[in-house]
Amino acid sequence: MKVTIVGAGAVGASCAEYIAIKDFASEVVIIDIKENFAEGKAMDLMQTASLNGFDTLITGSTNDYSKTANSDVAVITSGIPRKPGMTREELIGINAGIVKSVASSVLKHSPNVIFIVVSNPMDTMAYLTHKALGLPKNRIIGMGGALDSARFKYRLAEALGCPASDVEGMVIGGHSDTGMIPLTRLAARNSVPVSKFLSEEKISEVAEATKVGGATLTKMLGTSAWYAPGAAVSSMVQAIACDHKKMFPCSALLEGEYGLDDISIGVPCIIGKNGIESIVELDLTDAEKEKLTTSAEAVRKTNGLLEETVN
Ligand SMILES: NC(=O)c1ccc[n+]([C@@H]2O[C@H](COP(=O)([O-])OP(=O)(O)OC[C@H]3O[C@@H](n4cnc5c(N)ncnc54)[C@H](O)[C@@H]3O)[C@@H](O)[C@H]2O)c1
Ligand SMILES: O=C(O)C[C@H](O)C(=O)O
Repeated sequence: MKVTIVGAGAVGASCAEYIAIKDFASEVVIIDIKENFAEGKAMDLMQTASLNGFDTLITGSTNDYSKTANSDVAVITSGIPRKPGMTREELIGINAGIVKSVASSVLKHSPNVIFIVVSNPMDTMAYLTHKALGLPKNRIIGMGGALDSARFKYRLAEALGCPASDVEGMVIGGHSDTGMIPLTRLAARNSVPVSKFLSEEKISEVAEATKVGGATLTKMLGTSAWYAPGAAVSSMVQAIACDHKKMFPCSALLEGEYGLDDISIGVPCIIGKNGIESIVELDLTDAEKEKLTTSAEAVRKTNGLLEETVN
């Protein structure tokens, strides 16, 4: 399995590191527009190989897409991250052009590639990639829900006073401060609903902290997070590489599922060697459906800005 990572910044490098440590890919190529940056990150990571015990070959390239040829998976992290006080949606003006151009450069050299789109505003960037490339919908996956669900489990574990491995929880909807929908009704500790252990008030505090998880870290770090994003992407790449058929909430192009059409938004997907192998349609309550409709309206509003930001 050959993986391209576009963008050698915080998320791209973290993603490369986790993929290498998990040791399931033969080759990772990191590519960046900044002279020698990807080469430097790749060399630094390769110098951890004997320490961390992996055999994955990591190389870097400054904008030479021929080096990415015949990649099975490409992760797009290029673009700018937000600063404290900003929303992800405010990044569209710069990131849309970058995502569109790097995605077509990757595809030229890797006609069978599966894309994982990370750059923000992620749901809109995934939608743009669909519109720009016209690939089958299984081959373009937006990463947001895997990260948001990990943050939900972190917050649940904190409230329950237990390890995160004891907790199940999923976040669907748009990857935005207001659009995320932590499915509190389905959250559980070892299959026991969390409402058995936590008050309604505590559960809604957990949900609110989850939704602003990215903004909270951005405020603390001065830029957005990278460890959990990198880990989330690497798990999705691994599910494709190993044909795990694992369920992750992903931003998928919907064609009628959940009553939505022509939009990429977070819903549970089965991820395997073909990318999105199927979309799982949950029986949502009326209140959850209403939240998903509102979240989709906000994503559509951002999608509507694409015409004026990218040609
Ligand atoms: N979807 C998610 O869950 C999630 C999580 C974290 C970050 N993000 C997003 O990922 C993006 C990257 O975040 P980061 O913290 O790694 O930022 P960063 O600034 O550390 O890295 C971005 C890299 O992209 C490179 N780049 C810019 N234009 C390029 C181009 N045309 N071709 C190749 N490389 C180019 C830059 O040189 C830089 O090295 C941001 O948009 C951020 O909002 C999304
Ligand atoms: O918060 C951000 O802007 C980055 C990313 O989307 C995240 O959730 O960490």
